[in-house]
Amino acid sequence: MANQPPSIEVQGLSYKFQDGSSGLEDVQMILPPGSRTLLIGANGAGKTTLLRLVSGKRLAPTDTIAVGGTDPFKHGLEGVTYLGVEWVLNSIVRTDIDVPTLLASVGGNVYPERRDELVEILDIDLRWRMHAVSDGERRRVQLAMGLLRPWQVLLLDEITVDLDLLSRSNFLAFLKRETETRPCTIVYATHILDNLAQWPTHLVHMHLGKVKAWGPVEDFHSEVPQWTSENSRLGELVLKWLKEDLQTRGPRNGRQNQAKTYESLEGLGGYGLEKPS
Ligand SMILES: Nc1ncnc2c1ncn2[C@@H]1O[C@H](COP(=O)(O)OP(=O)(O)OP(=O)(O)O)[C@@H](O)[C@H]1O
Repeated sequence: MANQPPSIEVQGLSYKFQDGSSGLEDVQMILPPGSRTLLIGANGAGKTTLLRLVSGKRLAPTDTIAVGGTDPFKHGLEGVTYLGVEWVLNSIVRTDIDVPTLLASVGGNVYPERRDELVEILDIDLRWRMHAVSDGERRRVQLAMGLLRPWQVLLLDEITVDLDLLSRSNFLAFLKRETETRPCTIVYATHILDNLAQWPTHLVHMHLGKVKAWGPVEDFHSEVPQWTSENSRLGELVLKWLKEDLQTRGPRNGRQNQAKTYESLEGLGGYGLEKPS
């Protein structure tokens, strides 16, 4: 998939976790080459599960996922970058190490132009030592490391939460430029919609392990007939989806469930905790 932006095609994908519980159910979506997709859904909707399967980190049933026409699990991860929780928790970025060494360790000297561009965009101070930076500063270095090699598919599982508004805006603009200037495709799972109105080309709405809707952004415009700005239209659309999802699902811990849970704790002899009144 060298000179073509890859498409991401998922057809009839169901997935069960090791404990037998259902992770995904009959997921279907087709994201065209060069698209920038926002993956939307409440906590627990299945976004991370889906991204990990698409990245090839987990084995999906045969013939359910094709990235650039090939199965990402069978044919290796070349060109597919997944930045998620594991990436964020990597402990090396908390040690007493300097930024140039870290960037060199992921190919900074092979791609000096990309390295310098990312350092500028993410406003990274090359004198930082990683044990003595803030969470947001650390995140910026991590993003530069993760994005340095010119990926063809980027699967981004909300790791921009601690970026300040300007850094996040620069970062999103950089990603947009990437899809416009070289063959690559992005899927971004996020709950933060600030300044994202002009960013996505496609939306995917997940609920309880299923894809409820997917398609080009314009297809969803009619769902929010009144809005005050493009930003609020996206926000209102997502708020509408999440409210509908909550109504369908019901609260996770309705009063009945709470009573059952506390009863079962009492049966275990308790943990020395006060029972809530
Ligand atoms: N290893 C596992 N075994 C069993 N269930 C799991 C496992 N990992 C996740 N789940 C469950 O699968 C569901 C989907 O989880 P997932 O992490 O994909 O959600 P998400 O949409 O990414 O949520 P968030 O927005 O909170 O990151 C959740 O209900 C979660 O509890």
